Amino acid sequence: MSVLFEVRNLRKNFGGLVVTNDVSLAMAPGDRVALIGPNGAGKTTFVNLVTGNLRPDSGHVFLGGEDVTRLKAAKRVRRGLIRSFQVTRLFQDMTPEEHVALAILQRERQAGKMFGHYSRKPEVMDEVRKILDRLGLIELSHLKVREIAYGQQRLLEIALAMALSPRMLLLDEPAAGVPQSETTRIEQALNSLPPDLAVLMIDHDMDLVFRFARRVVVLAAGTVIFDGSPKDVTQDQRVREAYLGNYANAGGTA
Ligand SMILES: Nc1ncnc2c1ncn2[C@@H]1O[C@H](COP(=O)(O)OP(=O)(O)OP(=O)(O)O)[C@@H](O)[C@H]1O
Repeated sequence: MSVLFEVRNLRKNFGGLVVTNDVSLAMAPGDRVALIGPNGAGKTTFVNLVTGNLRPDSGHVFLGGEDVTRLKAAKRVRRGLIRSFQVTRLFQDMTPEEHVALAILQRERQAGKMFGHYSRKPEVMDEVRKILDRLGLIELSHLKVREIAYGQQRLLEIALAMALSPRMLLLDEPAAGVPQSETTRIEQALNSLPPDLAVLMIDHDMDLVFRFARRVVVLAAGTVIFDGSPKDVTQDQRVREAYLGNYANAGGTA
């Protein structure tokens, strides 16, 4: 496979606790991978190490063949290593259109001087519309964030990540907290992401994971205990013991 993103022998300790234990993982453009594991397995720590929000004790992170381990988070973003925003970072009184325009201008390093005038830049407006349309938010372009449903706010998080031109996208529980009636929209949005984008999704909802992912990586106590197909993961003895036993036996959300 042509490797786009790779972590090699990543390690992180907090005091005496090994939270990331020699983790290695490679992804190609277009990969759809789910990272799952019990609470406290080290999934969020792993994402923080990848994005540059935490420094590993040892090991390496590569994007497009470049070793980005020592780069700050903002520089990794410039290279296309993007994690989805959090709803808590949205501005309640700004519209989806303004949010996406601001993200595009940030990417283009014009946020400071251009923001008040973005609507006069046709190329920015075209891109804003395309992104909002892809995520099913176009009808809501001019509403304020506080006026739109929570599920739509989570879609806006993905829209903002898309505005930063990701090559590798990390999604942290994209459907968490979203009512059942709105999760279909999130799934449609995930399915409409560009085919060459590599996506790593963390989620606890196994139904969503199995519909989205073509490959599943299981983390337990900081160690990768499985890396393979969704079909095989439910049959794997170590995974059943560490995490999925209930799901495999009963069928349902772990
Ligand atoms: N800054 C920190 N200092 C000390 N210990 C930490 C720190 N961050 C996380 N931990 C510990 O590291 C372990 C892994 O935490 P992490 O949040 O990465 O797990 P997780 O798999 O994302 O869990 P969850 O599914 O509950 O979000 C936990 O035992 C946690 O208490």
